[in-house]
Amino acid sequence: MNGKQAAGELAVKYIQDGMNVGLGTGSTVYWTILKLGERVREGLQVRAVPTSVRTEELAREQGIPLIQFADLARPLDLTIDGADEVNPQLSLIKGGGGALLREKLVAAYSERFIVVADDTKEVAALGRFPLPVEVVPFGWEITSRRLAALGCEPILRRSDRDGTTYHTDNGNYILDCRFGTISDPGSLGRELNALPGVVEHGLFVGMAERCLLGGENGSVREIVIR
Ligand SMILES: O=C[C@H](O)[C@H](O)[C@H](O)COP(=O)(O)O
Repeated sequence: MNGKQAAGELAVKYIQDGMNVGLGTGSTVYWTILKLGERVREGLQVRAVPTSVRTEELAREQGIPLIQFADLARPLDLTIDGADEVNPQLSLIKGGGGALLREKLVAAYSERFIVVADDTKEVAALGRFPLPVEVVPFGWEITSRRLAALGCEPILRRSDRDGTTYHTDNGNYILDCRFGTISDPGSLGRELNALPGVVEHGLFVGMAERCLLGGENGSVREIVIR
């Protein structure tokens, strides 16, 4: 069992009967969804909010009951999601799979947010992974120049399939921004949020309470910060 599978599956132990849960996106939370599907078929009662079209399809295949995000009467009990980088304070870079906007909406409306990743995602400081920034297509070139002025090299994301411009589930573009070491993720996040044309960015600061990091040998280390 590899680190992604080990961490992804183990996180299901935090899901209890009757919970409403947020399901993240990516190759680690894939294992969470498969394991949750097993539990649901064994009788666990949950309702889930998916953070992407891909996750919605997988959750449906697994028979996991879904609820519309907009129909939630109160915050989700728990969200489980992956990350592209995790620092010791559990600040994250997310969005490598393009799902950062719905992921942030869902995580922000959750009582608890747990991250699953393999231990290659652990870093001393964020910034090795280019920061995904979701922007509106209108005038994206201008937004890109304004992002560059903050000290990065934005690159318009293209689809792996055919090389055309990548569109998010929300119809926006992604600029992958190489900032180098990000010493103050909170402050950079606020600068990005203040830029017209930026819909959301992949810095998740002060949101995760726990991270499950899987190793190659299938062991899982849990980091808790509150
Ligand atoms: O947009 C995608 C998400 O933020 C993913 O959770 C993140 O990219 C990590 O994905 P993976 O578990 O596949 O490495």
